[in-house]
Amino acid sequence: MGGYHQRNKRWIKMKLKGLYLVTPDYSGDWIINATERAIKSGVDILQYRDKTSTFRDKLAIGKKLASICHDYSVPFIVDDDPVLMDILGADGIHIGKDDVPFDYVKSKYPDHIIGVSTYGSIKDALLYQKLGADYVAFGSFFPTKTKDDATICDINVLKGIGPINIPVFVIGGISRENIDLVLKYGISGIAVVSAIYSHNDIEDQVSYFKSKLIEYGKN
Ligand SMILES: Cc1ncc(COP(=O)(O)OP(=O)(O)O)c(N)n1
Ligand SMILES: Cc1nc(C(=O)O)sc1CCOP(=O)(O)O
Ligand SMILES: [Mg+2]
Repeated sequence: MGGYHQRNKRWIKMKLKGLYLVTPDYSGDWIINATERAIKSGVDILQYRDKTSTFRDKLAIGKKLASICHDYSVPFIVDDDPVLMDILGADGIHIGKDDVPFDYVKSKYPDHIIGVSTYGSIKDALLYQKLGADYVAFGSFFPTKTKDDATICDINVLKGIGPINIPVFVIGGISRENIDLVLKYGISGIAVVSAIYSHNDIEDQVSYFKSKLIEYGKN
């Protein structure tokens, strides 16, 4: 069952780079407004991640976010849940070590974007690349308040991402203060939550991150 926003999957997969915004747990419609402001300012990819809402509420919230992404031609990724992805007509899913198996998602949704967390493992990133993942995410390299069970990894692992030829994103505690420490590596982009949603000037923060991504040739 497809959702109401089906798009050319090949075209949308070409957009997997730059500034990847991940939503905080839903705490009100301010998040919808903040997300649209961030996307209007240049966010390249959006992920709806919500660990507290009911499935029904996630459907309602996700439809609003899907519509914004559709309006601005931004890839819309859903965290963890392939059924939610399917009903929302999202472009893809992000899965980690505790989520639905990669093989299941790939077999059921062969054309959707599948992003995989590989934390600090080059070996895992190469495995999922071989299995057909569309991007991988490394991190956290810095402390984060957003994901309480985040594993802190050694940033030096990024020295070894050369053999990975799918997009590599970095996530976890990314800020203005540490962004240069990750952008100097051959990554494709950064994924952030609080650096944007907790900032008092969303447009300015997005513009800053975009300028840094351009400075390092990532956008
Ligand atoms: C872009 C991106 N990177 C990493 C994650 C973390 O995924 P996971 O380890 O499955 O943890 P939860 O987000 O499910 O708590 C992500 N969601 N997005
Ligand atoms: C969703 C997520 N995954 C992580 C991982 O380590 O895999 S860290 C994280 C939260 C990132 O939020 P912030 O930008 O506010 O630190
Ligand atoms: Mg997950």
